Amino acid sequence: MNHYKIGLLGGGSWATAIAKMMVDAGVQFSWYMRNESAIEYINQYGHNPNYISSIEFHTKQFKLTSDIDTVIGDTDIIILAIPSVYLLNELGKKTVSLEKKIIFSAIKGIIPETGSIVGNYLEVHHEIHYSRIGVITGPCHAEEVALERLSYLTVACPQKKYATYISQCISSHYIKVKLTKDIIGVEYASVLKNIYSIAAGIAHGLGYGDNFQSVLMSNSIREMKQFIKTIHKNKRDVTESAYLGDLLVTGYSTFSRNRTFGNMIGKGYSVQNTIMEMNMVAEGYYAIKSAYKIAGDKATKFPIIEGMYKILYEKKNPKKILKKLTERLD
Ligand SMILES: NC(=O)c1ccc[n+]([C@@H]2O[C@H](COP(=O)([O-])OP(=O)(O)OC[C@H]3O[C@@H](n4cnc5c(N)ncnc54)[C@H](O)[C@@H]3O)[C@@H](O)[C@H]2O)c1
Ligand SMILES: O=P(O)(O)OC[C@H](O)CO
Repeated sequence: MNHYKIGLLGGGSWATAIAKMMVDAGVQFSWYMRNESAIEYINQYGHNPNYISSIEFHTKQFKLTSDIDTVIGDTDIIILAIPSVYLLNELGKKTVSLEKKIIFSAIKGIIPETGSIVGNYLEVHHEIHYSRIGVITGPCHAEEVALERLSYLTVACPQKKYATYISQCISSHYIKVKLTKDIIGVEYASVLKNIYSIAAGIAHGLGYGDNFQSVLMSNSIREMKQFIKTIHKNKRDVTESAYLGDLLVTGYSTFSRNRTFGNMIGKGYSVQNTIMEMNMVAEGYYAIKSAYKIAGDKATKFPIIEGMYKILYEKKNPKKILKKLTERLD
């Protein structure tokens, strides 16, 4: 079905899940991952040995390489599925330009070095025009993709033809796709929901129950709406699945890395120990710092973000901060 050549960057859970979606949609693509032994393993056995190993691949549909230049050089549309914390490091390995490419970010995190969302970073640092930037988002855990459980993704791009193309490349009997042009709204939502999910995890770790969790989630969606509005005023419906849906799946699912991270903090683990214990990345931790900075002197308007900053960056007592937060929620 290929019309544009697709390149996938990343070797973790989400890249592995996106690769499955594209294989199942009959797409041929190039795939970069840094780990050469994982590449050898996938080519030989048809499984990623480190992430979502239950996924079985028809390896004839992709060309795997640890040379990022080959993938960028040979393709038209690039899908980024590298955790935001490692993105600059990984893109730093390339010697070819991204300038003429169409780039879809499947990343849900802030780039710590720039404090920006990926879309802004691509525009400012790689001179990629806004109209050629896209986002793949929505409530979806890689683990459920592996099980082919029905999931709804949102593909955003100012140019509908690119969004439509990517949507065809990932759609199947278990993936449905909705399109939008609001790349800023959906990307910020995907970053912020991780912060609220950490809050949900901390509350759970401290012994708060489902009744409180529902109040926390109701307040989170309102806070998310306000936060995005201060950055980019636009008509948007936060009850859509890329907003509320992603907040709920991340706040409630036991698959969520961000919720797991928060849960461990609530149970008394240090940030350092929690990061070391997890083989996966909880991007909300980094998002909290940037969101707090972006909020600046308006931080008190966003009590959940403010509370998470105090716990994780000012090392304030989670129990006391959560108690204070309960006074601000309704
Ligand atoms: N996992 C999901 O269900 C899911 C769903 C939607 C979006 N996402 C997003 O996809 C992006 C990728 O997340 P993921 O779930 O694949 O991550 P992951 O935690 O599963 O994988 C971590 C990845 O980082 C790589 N890595 C580890 N240390 C590194 C280093 N020092 N330098 C470079 N790379 C390093 C690993 O090789 C691996 O590829 C994130 O932005 C995430 O928010 C994930
Ligand atoms: O596991 P989490 O918390 O990183 O969330 C993954 C996805 O973003 C859920 O849509």
